[in-house]
Amino acid sequence: MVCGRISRLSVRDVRFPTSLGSHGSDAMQLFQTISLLLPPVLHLQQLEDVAYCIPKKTEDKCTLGPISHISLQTNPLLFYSRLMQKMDSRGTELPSLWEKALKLIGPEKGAVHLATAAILNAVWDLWAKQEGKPLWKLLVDMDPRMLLSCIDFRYITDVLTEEEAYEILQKGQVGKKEREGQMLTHGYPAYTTSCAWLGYSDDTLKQLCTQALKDGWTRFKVKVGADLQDDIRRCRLIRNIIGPEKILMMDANQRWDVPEAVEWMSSLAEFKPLWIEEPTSPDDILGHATISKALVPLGIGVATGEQCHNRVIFKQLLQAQALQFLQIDSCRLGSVNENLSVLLMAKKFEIPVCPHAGGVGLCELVQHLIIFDFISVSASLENRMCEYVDHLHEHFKYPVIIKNASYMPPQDAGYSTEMKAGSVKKHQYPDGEVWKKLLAAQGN
Ligand SMILES: C[C@H](O)[C@@H](O)[C@@H](O)[C@H](O)C(=O)O
Ligand SMILES: [Mg+2]
Repeated sequence: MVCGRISRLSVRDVRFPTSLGSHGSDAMQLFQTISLLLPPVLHLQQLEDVAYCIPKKTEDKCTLGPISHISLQTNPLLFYSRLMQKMDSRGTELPSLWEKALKLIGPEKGAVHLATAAILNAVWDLWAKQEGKPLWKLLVDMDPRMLLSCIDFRYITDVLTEEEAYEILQKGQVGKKEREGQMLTHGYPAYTTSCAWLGYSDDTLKQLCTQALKDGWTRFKVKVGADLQDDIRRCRLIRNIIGPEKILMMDANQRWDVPEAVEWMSSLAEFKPLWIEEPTSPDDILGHATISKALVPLGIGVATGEQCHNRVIFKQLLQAQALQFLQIDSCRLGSVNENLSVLLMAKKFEIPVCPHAGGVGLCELVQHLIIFDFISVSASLENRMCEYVDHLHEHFKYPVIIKNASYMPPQDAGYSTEMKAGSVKKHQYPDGEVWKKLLAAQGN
């Protein structure tokens, strides 16, 4: 039982100079420092009942707004809705988490949605910690009705009603124990993006792919989209190293217009990619559908999702048959709550979920969601795999465990969000030790 009142939350801006090694580089961000809005630290005061304060954003940090006694267990959706500045079920406007004006930066997208997701991720971490379970296990053990009470079905009932979601979860109860055992023994299959960031030299790419094969990796993702001749050379290099049987995906990070995407992928089809990721703008649902249809004869699927604002975009991508692989992101969507609705919609359309994890801490969080998905929702591993990037895990208290190119289910209680205090201190921007040195060297 989660007991206590969130008396305060503190936010930290932590950044890692990944651009120094071109880690995370892609066709849209050649030099990229990976930063993150860490899930805020929630400070609890013990109380007999659950009470959560709706923090009010002031100039530079969240301080407490009016205390609203919402029990997360008995009314998780109300808690979610209050954070999401929604009406309640009776249509009365709820006091918003954020200043009214901020409501215009949305709804359910952009900075406010990301910040709200961060707060909710922290609350789910707290909930799982207080139950003494890793988040995936908290969700797996949760009664279907309770899971549904965490989901906002607004705007998606034309494709997924609450009753349909309940039926999916009920079906997912069958064989759950065996699937949980399978995860604990074999883990969840992963693919690596860490061998072929766009800024890596051919030598680096060769060395990393060769080592990854030795480490048991069989699925690889390569960055494309900046220069076609470069792409042809690098994709040929990788294909020659990994051989024709291993799985290769490509990621263009929204670089192309629709006709350009089809043309470009026709030139890369000889390397037999399983999917092209983010071939165009993540907002262009019909554009993805056009690309997807055009690539069918080439046997190339479309994957997208890492920058899709919310469940409504995913709904339309599914309705328009605009993707063959759906990539949820643990920090972009409205936390576990909104990811649950997307997992259930993907199951309804029988589209495999292959989560995005190409950012600091994203592997740590999303592994929980996809393990829950296999055990309780999709019950399938066919065409499914979770992204893995081999960067920055040393900064986390509960880093991912990869064995035989698979995510082993976390055993520590919580959502694996906690970063080591020393790492936060050193990488806090701009006054952490790492940034003081770098900024001084740049003459700032
Ligand atoms: C900016 C980031 O590193 C992206 O390149 C990364 O998330 C990438 O799209 C991925 O799929 O991992
Ligand atoms: Mg990507």
